Amino acid sequence: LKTPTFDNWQWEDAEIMVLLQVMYTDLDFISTFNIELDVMQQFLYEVYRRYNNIPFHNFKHCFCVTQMMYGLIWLTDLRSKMDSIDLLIMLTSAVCHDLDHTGYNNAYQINARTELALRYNDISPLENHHCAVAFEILEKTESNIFRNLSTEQFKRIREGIIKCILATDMTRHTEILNKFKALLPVFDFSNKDNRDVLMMIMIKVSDISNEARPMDVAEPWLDCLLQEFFNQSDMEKLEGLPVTPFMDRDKVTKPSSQTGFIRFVLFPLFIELANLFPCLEVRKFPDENLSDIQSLKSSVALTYSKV
Ligand SMILES: Nc1nc2c(ncn2[C@@H]2O[C@@H]3COP(=O)(O)O[C@H]3[C@H]2O)c(=O)[nH]1
Ligand SMILES: [Zn+2]
Repeated sequence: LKTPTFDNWQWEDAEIMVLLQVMYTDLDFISTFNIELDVMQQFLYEVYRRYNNIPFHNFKHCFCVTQMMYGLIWLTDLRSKMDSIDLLIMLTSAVCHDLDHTGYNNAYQINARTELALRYNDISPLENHHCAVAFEILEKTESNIFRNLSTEQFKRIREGIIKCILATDMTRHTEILNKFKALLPVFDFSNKDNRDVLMMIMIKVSDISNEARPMDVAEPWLDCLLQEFFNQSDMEKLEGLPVTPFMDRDKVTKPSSQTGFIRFVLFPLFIELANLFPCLEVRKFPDENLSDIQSLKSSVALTYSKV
């Protein structure tokens, strides 16, 4: 469970809920924060219920992101560098980060003027919603895993979870990565602002880490992602909305969707985390000729430009 080679496809959702509980137990959260087992289970069940049955942004994705976060915490020996509350924030943010995702991204929400876009004024509508649903679950005493914490501790956890979940909006990718790069030469674990940026980077890494897994685990995830992408672009065509290019079934192939993403999004992000933690081995991406790189660059720039 602590390694990036873990295969999620072998486990049923009920078993996955147990695995999530194991992570909370194993990181000593249950004892440190006095979490009752029935509350822990009720929380995980509510989380499970509030992920939708959609191809990619479902409960299994929530698990994979959380499992990667959990693995990274162990691999980087983060327990010796950060306090338990920060780690609790990171794990819980991963668990909650895509709650009630509908399968249509922010660009769609904004273009289709959905309820979420209206409510959040086009500002990270999905991520704001995931986070609001998380705190709806935590509002109920029977599923509030933080109920035995002080008001001050709850406040700090809430602030941290909001920061982490909002950081998963990919339109903020470059902003957050640049912040982290600037801190790296003088990174200081005792500085809260530094730790906050690291926490945002860790959830981002975990969120896009499928391609860092073994081929037989990663490959089915790509099928799920493309199925969700194609559903969205089909809907955009049907409704006469702008079609998101990297979701268009007439334009995208499996390799074309992955090469640019790995080279220009995943790799540059992972390499910076490995700069802080040299124990993380990120193998160098093979060189390609310049014209390929130029065209890949422009397609990736398109992908993550603001709507
Ligand atoms: N092409 C591609 N995009 C990915 C992959 N993993 C994550 N992403 C993108 O990264 C985004 C992270 O935030 P979202 O969950 O909104 O949507 C995700 C996808 O758009 C992948 O393996 N390939
Ligand atoms: Zn996600």
